[in-house]
Order: sequence, then C-alpha cells, then structure tokens
Amino acid sequence: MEKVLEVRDLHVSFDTYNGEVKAVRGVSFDLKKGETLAIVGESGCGKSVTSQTIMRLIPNPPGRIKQGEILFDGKDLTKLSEREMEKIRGAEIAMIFQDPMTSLNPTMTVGRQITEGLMKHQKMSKEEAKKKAVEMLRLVGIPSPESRVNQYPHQFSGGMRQRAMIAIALSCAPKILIADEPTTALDVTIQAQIMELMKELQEKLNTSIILITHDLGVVADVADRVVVMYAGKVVETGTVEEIFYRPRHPYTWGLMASMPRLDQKKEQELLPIPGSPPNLIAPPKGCPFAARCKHVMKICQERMPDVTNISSNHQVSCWLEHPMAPKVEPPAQLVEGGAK
Ligand SMILES: Nc1ncnc2c1ncn2[C@@H]1O[C@H](COP(=O)(O)OP(=O)(O)OP(=O)(O)O)[C@@H](O)[C@H]1O
Repeated sequence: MEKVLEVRDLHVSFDTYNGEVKAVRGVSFDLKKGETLAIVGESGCGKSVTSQTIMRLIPNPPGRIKQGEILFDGKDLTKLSEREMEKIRGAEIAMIFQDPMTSLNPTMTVGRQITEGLMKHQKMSKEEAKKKAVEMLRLVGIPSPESRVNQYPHQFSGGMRQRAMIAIALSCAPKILIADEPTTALDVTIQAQIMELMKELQEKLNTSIILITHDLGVVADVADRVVVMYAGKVVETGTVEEIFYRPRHPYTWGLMASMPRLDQKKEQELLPIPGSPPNLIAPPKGCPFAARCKHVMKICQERMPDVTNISSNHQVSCWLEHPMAPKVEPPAQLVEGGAK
C-alpha cells in the first residue's frame, strides 16, 4: 500500500528550568493510504508531541526538533518554512483535538469556519463554500444544518461540537487526519457514534488517520495498525491482531493487561499477597488462571519492573477470557512451565 507519511528517527526536546526533556527519542513509523494507525502508550510517552510535530505545532522555544525527517508528498515537513506549512495545515493534513473548543474559533460561526478553509485552500467562491459547509454538517450528522451553519460553537452541544470539528477538518478533504483523543471528553454512547462517523468518512474520502488514544477498545474497533510508545520511543508496531494477540514487547503485554476487565467485581476481590510489596495483589480466589497468573506475575516482575503490578498482570490472564481475545494459547513464555 502507498505510504502517505513517513516519520524517520524523530527526536524532539523541550528546554525547561530543570533541563532538557527528551519527549520523543528516535520515533519512526509510516502511515499508509486509507489506513487508521493508532498511537498508544501511557500518559507522557510522547504521543501528542509526535503528532504536534507532524503539524509543526510544537512551540519553539521551548520545543525543538533535534533530529529526524517527516516525509510527506515528497517534502520533509521538518524543513518547511511556516508559510509553506500553512498551505499544508488544514488543507492536506488536518488535526482534531480532545477539546473542540481549543480548535473551534468561538467568535466565528461554525459555517464560516468551514467556508474560510474552502475559500483559502480550494479557491471556492463564497456561494459554493456555503453550500459545501451545509453539506459537510449534514455529512457528520448535525441536525438542521441549514440553520446550524449560522450558529457559534457555544450554541452546539459537546457531541455536536466534536462533529463540527470533524466537519471542519475534513471539509478540504485532507490526505491525513490526525485525531488526538477525539472522543475522550464525550459520553460513551456519543464516543462510539463519533468513532463510527470517522470510520465512515474515512471510507468515503479515503483519508489516512493517525489516531491517538488511551482507549484500547477504540483501537480494536477502528485501527488497522498500532504504534506502541513508551518513554518517547516506539517499542512495537504491528497490526491490531499482532499487538493485541501476539505482542512481542513486554511493555505491550503490560499495556494490553490494562484493558478494562469484563468482570469488575473480580477486581474488587483481588487480595494482597502476604509478604509482597503493597501494590502486588493476588489473583482472586478460584481464578481458573491462577497458576498461569502466578507465572505471568513472575515474568512481568522480571521484565517489566516499571509497569508491573499483580492486578494488571492478572488481567493478562483474564484478558484471555475476553471475547476479543484470541482463541489461541498465550506465548510459550507466559504459560506455566513454558520457555522463559
Ligand atoms: N511545552 C512543553 N514543555 C515542556 N515539556 C513538554 C511540553 N509539552 C510536552 N512536554 C513533555 O513531553 C513529554 C511527552 O508529552 P506528550 O504530551 O506527548 O505525552 P502524551 O503521551 O501525549 O501524554 P497524554 O496521553 O497524557 O496526552 C512529557 O514528558 C511532557 O511533560
């Protein structure tokens, strides 16, 4: 599949009073045409800095691209002038954020925020752009788009604002949409609708999406491939199936282990292991995976001192019971008595 973006050995740092913060340390991945690539990893691992660097939104100073290339359409985005970036931002690469109010202009009607982009980037006439704005609002499921187009963002509900932001982002048919936690601030039911909408629009418009999220359920639902980041680095890249069912890196195992459990009650029944550090918790009484679970604990303690706590390791085992889990055995090293 054709690559639309290549990030190569990207290093981004911030100068702070306490010294240099190396937020992104040698990140490489590519994005293929029409795919959804999820970037996952714990808070502070560098997901947002990576995406903002692609858009060249990192405040400089204190931020700096120290090394690396971001190849898009035959150009290295790290080398472009601000003027050249302005032509790409919004038109060819668009971004949506967790809080629409950070990207919607509160002083402009939603319609005008769409028409401005269309007139600037696609050289549409005002009339054409107005028609397209109504069409875009209809496409993202905003009721009565003919009147809503003249309203300001504060007159929209949270879910509608998110839809409006998607409409603005997609109105110029960008090649790439970067979505940074686009649904985190929304109710669960609206979250699902928005993700479904993005997927539908992606199929219609053949946009490639970089999706930054903490929600592994969303990743499983909509992503094609996943980049797992830890402490500013990519630790593993693979298809959803590979990452969820056959993770290779111990950190990915830990992350998968953090998936919400089906049976939250079990969580409450977890007991401290006598003599263990306070954050270590035993598997619940009668857990059919207890033996394997102990082994998982041991492996994880050895390999993932940073992310280990028995509660989440227990979830590795319980995860195998999850409907999304593979109908295969876990890797040999995680099976009782298996190879280490
Ligand atoms: N403007 C800034 N000045 C100094 N440090 C920064 C700045 N922006 C980000 N950082 C640091 O860069 C690192 C990566 O931050 P980033 O926002 O990319 O994390 P993240 O993985 O997106 O986290 P989250 O999931 O919580 O949004 C963090 O250590 C953060 O404190």
